[in-house]
Amino acid sequence: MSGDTAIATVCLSGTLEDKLGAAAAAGFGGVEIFENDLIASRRSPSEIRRLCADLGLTIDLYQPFRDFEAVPPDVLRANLRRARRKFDLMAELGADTVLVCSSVSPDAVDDDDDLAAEQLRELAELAGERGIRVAYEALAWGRFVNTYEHAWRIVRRADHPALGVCLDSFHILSRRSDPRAIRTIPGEKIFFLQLADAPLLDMDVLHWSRHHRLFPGQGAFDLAAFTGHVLAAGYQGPLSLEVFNDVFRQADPGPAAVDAMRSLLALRESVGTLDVPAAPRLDGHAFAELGVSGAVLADLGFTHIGTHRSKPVQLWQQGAARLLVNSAAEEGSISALGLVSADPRGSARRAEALLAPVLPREHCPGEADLAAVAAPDGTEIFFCGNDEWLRDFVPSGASSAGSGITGIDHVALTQPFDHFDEATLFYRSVLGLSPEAVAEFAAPFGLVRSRAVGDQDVRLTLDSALVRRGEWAPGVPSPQHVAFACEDALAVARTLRENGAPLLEIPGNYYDDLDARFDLPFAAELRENSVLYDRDPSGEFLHFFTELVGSRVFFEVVQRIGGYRGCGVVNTPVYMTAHRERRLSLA
Ligand SMILES: O=C(O)c1ccc(O)c(O)c1
Ligand SMILES: [Mg+2]
Repeated sequence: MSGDTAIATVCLSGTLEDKLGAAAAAGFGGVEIFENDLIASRRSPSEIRRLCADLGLTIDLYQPFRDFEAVPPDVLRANLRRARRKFDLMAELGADTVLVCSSVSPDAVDDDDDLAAEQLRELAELAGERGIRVAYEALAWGRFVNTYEHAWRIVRRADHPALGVCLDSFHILSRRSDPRAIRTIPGEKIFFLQLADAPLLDMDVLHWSRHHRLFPGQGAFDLAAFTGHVLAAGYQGPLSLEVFNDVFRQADPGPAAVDAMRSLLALRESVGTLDVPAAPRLDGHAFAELGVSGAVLADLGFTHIGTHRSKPVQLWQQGAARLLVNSAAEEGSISALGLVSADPRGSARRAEALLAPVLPREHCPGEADLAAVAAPDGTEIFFCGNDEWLRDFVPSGASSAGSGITGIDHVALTQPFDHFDEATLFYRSVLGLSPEAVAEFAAPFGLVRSRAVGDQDVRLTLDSALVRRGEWAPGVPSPQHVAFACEDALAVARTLRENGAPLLEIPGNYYDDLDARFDLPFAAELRENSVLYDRDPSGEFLHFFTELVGSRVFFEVVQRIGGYRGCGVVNTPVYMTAHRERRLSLA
């Protein structure tokens, strides 16, 4: 049934028991047992079979069986002997489908479809006698067979009821094969479907496959269209994840399996085989909650307009930008985000359906009952309707002119490097935000990967070191920031400097380079005010930064001109270096 879900044990970290336990706990119905996981296990195949049954898991596939077809007679004999042994094992395991991947062996004699078909037919005959099905998969780097069309031609030529194809989205989409022709394969000849996403990388396909696969929705492939073709062909088997990924291989298998399941739920929603409450429209940032001193916010032109009735929380506001200062929160960090939802309950229902942890409600009688969920890095996401939550704050009566900040433009949430892809999928699927392309750049303390998710009303940037940061680097964990919107960055920068706000100074070399690249009429003012600049076909961008105002947090002020869509990522190494130098000068 296409409602069934499965996951290959290779996706997860740990022993076979760890993997199976995590898959079952996340709600998977079946598994693909990877041979290496079985070989290394102390449990016999029949014990593994019992364990799976106890966990409510079916064993949907045993794999891989390599380098079988198109070989000389003596090699064929050895291969058939090897197959018999594995079929015995499968009988003990209770697995009825084996994956045979196309040969990469020098033993394969030549590109001879007739020979490959004849030998696979012999294998299928042996398998069929034991009630086993052979699913033939074209590896993208297979010696002679490396496209699904070719694998299907051979399977059709072999014409045996126990022989079909295994379609693996990675092998098909990495080679840019046209997946539409999948619709011409009879559904009952598609014996198995493996799903993996991936970032678009220009690299050797084997290395790409073995290290960089992702769960659907985390990469750049159109898995919804792909899966749609397979279902349209009449495929009846499970949707099974097969993701080789260096990070997932060492992640805690519990959360990794939940992340995997979330990817499948979102995929099933997008192909119309699962109903999930739709993502209500998000209309903007209601607030960001963080631990900073009120004095810094006053310097930035914010006013302390209210104090929470029952919690140690102050509300500071300027324009539509609202910050909650929580004296109980960890100093410096951004602990929560409030997003304006057209239907907060609906947002929460969707989040729950997509396995986001719902946070316990903590509110006193008469206070707003905001639904909230936890993002993968622990940031609390609150869904706010209208401004009813503001009534929980006793007004201070204070007001001030402000400095020209008009709202929150985006929030930059630094991710632990092993949560980056999970975070992308979370914000994409749970909140319905659109991910932009991944940018990577060399920052002073190592490579940084950055990805914006959102639209013009709600924008987040996810930044992450590519590998674990050394302890010597400042800001471990890396600082996060809130970026405010304004209409005239130069004017706001001038006002803030006059207020004595701790603005970050940008070195002259940056402006010399800017002068070389662009001939800007306001170049001198940028330099004078330490305002950075970017331009691309979507528009222009002016932005400046404060120094670190807590151990983990700083602010940015941005001005977008003409629909600029990005977040000035090109300038990130410059301000990161400036933050580093400022810290050294203070140390
Ligand atoms: O990388 C591999 O060898 C390999 C093995 C089995 C698969 O199903 C696959 O997609 C890749
Ligand atoms: Mg595969």
